[in-house]
Amino acid sequence: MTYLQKIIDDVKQKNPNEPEFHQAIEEILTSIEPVLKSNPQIVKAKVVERLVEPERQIMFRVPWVDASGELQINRGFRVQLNSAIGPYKGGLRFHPSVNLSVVKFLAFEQTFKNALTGLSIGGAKGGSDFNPKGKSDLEIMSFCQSFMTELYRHIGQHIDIPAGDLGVGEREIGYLYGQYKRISNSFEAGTLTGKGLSYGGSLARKEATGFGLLYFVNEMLKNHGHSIVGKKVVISGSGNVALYSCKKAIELGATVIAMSDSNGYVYDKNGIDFDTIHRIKEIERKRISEYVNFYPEAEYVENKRIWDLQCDIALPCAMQNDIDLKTAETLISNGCIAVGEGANMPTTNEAINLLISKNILLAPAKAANAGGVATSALEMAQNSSRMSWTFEKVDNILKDIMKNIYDESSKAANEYGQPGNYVMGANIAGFTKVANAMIAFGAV
Ligand SMILES: NC(=O)C1=CN([C@@H]2O[C@H](COP(=O)(O)OP(=O)(O)OC[C@H]3O[C@@H](n4cnc5c(N)ncnc54)[C@H](OP(=O)(O)O)[C@@H]3O)[C@@H](O)[C@H]2O)C=CC1
Ligand SMILES: O=C(O)CCC(=O)C(=O)O
Repeated sequence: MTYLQKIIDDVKQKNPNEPEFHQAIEEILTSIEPVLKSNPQIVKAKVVERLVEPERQIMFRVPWVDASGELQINRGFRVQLNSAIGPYKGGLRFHPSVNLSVVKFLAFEQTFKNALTGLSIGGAKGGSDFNPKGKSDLEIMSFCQSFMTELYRHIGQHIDIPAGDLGVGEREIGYLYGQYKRISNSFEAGTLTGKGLSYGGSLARKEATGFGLLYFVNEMLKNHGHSIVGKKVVISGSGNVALYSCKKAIELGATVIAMSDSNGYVYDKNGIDFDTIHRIKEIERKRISEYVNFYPEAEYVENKRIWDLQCDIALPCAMQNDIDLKTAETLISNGCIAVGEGANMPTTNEAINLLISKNILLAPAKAANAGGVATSALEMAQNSSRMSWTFEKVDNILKDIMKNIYDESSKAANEYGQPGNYVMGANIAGFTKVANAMIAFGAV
């Protein structure tokens, strides 16, 4: 048995019932074997064994009272996985599927993603199995306040800086920050990112993950002789990442023909209108099915897979494991040339291997969706200096960061003999940065 396989097996044995965490570990560890061969000091310092053991895992009770006056109890999590290159940083997810396995996989991914940004941020993730769907504003506020009443003692601008993720947007960050400020008795804006503009948020943070994804995908296409102009794009999800991916894809000249939510998808062969979908989803917080009321020629399809639609570019921007082996086969046979991962771990390991073996361009999440967390770090920089930068300034820095992430992933893939394999390139580039810092610190 190889050294890395033994580590994978040990993780599985020590952490049973954590399939998402196992999957994330297998994906990265199978990429870094050549790095270990040429860098025996990484093996000697037991960097990989240390990385698969989070520095700290916090689980807590979140009691709150619903609109009918009944006490509800949810479970809260924060996994502070690695702080080798900076304070822990990563979003909070509110969704019924959240459990320790999901939070650990997200924190593991986040660690290498944050390293790829070139900024000083370590990796963490958190959340709760609370389901925000159908809850009133008051219920959301009550839940957020209770969640922060425990979480506040574990975070801080130099310790751990949470932000949004699935189910957590600007509204939730407002309630969380309000409670943090109240309990800690300090206006420490740099403790949470994704804040509203009136109390320390950054222009372009809302757009950053989706815009960054398109900057990466566009760069990847250009480098392989393709143009995004006129390409047919399908996007899963219609939340923050999906919406701003749609906006930038259209701005760059592509046609977004379909988007989804967890109930179904809308298909508009003439191209989804961003302003309409934005109003329905972000402003009115309604379901995607409403779109056909504005564009009757569009179709709303329930309970069918969006990936059966023919597209040139697939952008999974919803949940993990959205693209499995069968879906990858469908995408390939439909002539898809590129997959850009807006969501975290949206492609299973079997599907990744198939896509790469068939030369489909694959922009991996930890590189391609890093624009969100990178802009969160820019928000922290603005908070420290008590300055607010213009949208253009933040967006230009974001573009540079995404170009740099692309270049570094590409360079690492070339260096290890797999040109065009951005999954391997991003894993190696992110891992190497974290490993070097861990070695510098000695046995900690
Ligand atoms: N926000 C950010 O800055 C970043 C987010 N990400 C990742 O991007 C992904 C999306 O996050 P974000 O946009 O913030 O989350 P949001 O909560 O804003 O949106 C999530 C979207 O996904 C949809 N969805 C959920 N489950 C499914 C499903 N089974 N099939 C189809 N659609 C589904 C939701 O629909 P419904 O309303 O029906 O639930 C909703 O439209 C996540 O994987 C997240 O980890 C990555 C980097 C940064
Ligand atoms: O902005 C952040 O700190 C976190 C973003 C995030 O959760 C992610 O990159 O998956």
